[in-house]
Amino acid sequence: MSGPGGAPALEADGVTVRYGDVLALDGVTLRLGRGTVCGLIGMNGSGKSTLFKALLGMVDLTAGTVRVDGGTPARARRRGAVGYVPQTEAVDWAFPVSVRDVVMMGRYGHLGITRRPRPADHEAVEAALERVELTDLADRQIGQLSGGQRKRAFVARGIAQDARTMLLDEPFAGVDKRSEATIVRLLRELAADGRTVLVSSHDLHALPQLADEAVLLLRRVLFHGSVAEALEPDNLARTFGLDVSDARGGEAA
Ligand SMILES: Nc1ncnc2c1ncn2[C@@H]1O[C@H](COP(=O)(O)OP(=O)(O)OP(=O)(O)O)[C@@H](O)[C@H]1O
Repeated sequence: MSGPGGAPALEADGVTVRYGDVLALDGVTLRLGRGTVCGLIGMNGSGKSTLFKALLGMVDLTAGTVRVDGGTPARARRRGAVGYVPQTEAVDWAFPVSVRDVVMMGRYGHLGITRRPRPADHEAVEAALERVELTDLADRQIGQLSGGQRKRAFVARGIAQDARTMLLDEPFAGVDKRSEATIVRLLRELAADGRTVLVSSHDLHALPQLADEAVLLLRRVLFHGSVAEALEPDNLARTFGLDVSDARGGEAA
């Protein structure tokens, strides 16, 4: 489960993030090993995107620490060790780049001193496009793809990057069945290859086929364990903000 030197692939310790008055994360502690797909489940506003930003070093932590691949998030990003598929809303789809250009961005950490792509970089990009079944659309401007195709383009970027850790924020939102099945298959392949995949969703139906483990988030980690246990009614009630104290005879939920 651990990487070189025994360090977990992803490690958050007491991570707290405040945006002014809003407490987005409250002491999140989480460890993920290698070769696993972990589903990150929480309702809108529960802090899923903020946790990704914390793991990527893209937000100031009010408290706590994050380690990716045994180092800081900035170091992991510089080394291309962490791939990120952002939420659809977080991307400027009008940006004048082709699908192939987006996938090539995954190679930036691999480029030599000239910063010019070499044959191996082009080969990695074409192979990644093929794996997500977007070869035919590779020359299209990124905004001219459907929702599912856009997600697949960003998954291809992570594959081309050869990232050891992949973070995906709501990859199934607005995605058709074919794209969903392709993404699930690819993420399972990445985990089988020893990579660590953390994938957020507020939708639970894909979870059993997709994930080996699940984290339930509501500003803090309510549960981390098997998918089957995560889907138990009590856990879901707590995650989605329902008060189950009555059902438990007054015990605090
Ligand atoms: N830049 C920001 N400034 C102020 N508040 C923010 C900012 N970003 C997020 N928040 C707030 O922090 C909380 C957590 O937001 P976050 O985007 O992490 O949730 P989420 O679980 O990803 O939600 P969703 O499922 O809707 O994407 C929310 O209350 C949100 O309104």
